[in-house]
Amino acid sequence: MTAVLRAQGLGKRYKQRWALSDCTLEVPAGRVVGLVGPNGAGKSTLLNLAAGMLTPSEGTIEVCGGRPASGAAQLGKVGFVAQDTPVYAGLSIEDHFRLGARLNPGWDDRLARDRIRRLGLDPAQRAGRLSGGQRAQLALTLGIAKCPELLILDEPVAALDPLARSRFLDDLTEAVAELELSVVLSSHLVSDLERCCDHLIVLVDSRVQLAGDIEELLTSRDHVGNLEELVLTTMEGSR
Ligand SMILES: Nc1ncnc2c1ncn2[C@@H]1O[C@H](COP(=O)(O)OP(=O)(O)OP(=O)(O)O)[C@@H](O)[C@H]1O
Repeated sequence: MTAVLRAQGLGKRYKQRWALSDCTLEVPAGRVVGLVGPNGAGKSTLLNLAAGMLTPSEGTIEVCGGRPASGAAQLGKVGFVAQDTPVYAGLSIEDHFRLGARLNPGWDDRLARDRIRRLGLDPAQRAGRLSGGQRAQLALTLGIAKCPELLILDEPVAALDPLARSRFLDDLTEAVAELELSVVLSSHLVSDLERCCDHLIVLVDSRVQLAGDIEELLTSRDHVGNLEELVLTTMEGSR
């Protein structure tokens, strides 16, 4: 199995508190992985470790065969859209695309422009003047147009309206099929995960409680009817 993410005894501590502990995971390539768990469970911590924005306090993590953010080639393999969807307020959408093309060898300019056109956004608009949801759409567009091997999305649809959310999930499914992309995304919306994910990780109290292919997880627990029930019983059972 080719793993797109491999963690061994991974942990992150802030002073006395462990935000993530003893995390051992292997995520197969080519999947859309849903990461779910209560507030403060450690989801953003795990995603930031995978993106190389944080360094482990213990254990190891390998992403697309290398240490996160360990060099230009490694950075090119991973797209990361953080929870606060960071963009440059003073730059226009167009400026962001120029920057994206300059910084990313695999940049797909047409994909980026088509997506922004479909969303009805003006490329001359400054990012600082976009609404929260529009800013999230710009950040997501930058992540997808980079054409990474692995796209990491921290609550990507939280700021989007229901229609935009639905279209984004369709775009993601399409991009996964066309670009042979692997995706790890966190969300509190289990129905969204059910729609686009084929692999699941449940984190509770800084620990991985469940991980695996959704179909297999559901068949191995024949008293559990659907993903929502599986997530809720796992979260309740871990408390
Ligand atoms: N910079 C930091 N300094 C100290 N503690 C932190 C820091 N970032 C996160 N934590 C703590 O680590 C734990 C895990 O936080 P994390 O943001 O990873 O959770 P989460 O599962 O993403 O939560 P949410 O669903 O609310 O976004 C929390 O208890 C949080 O308070």
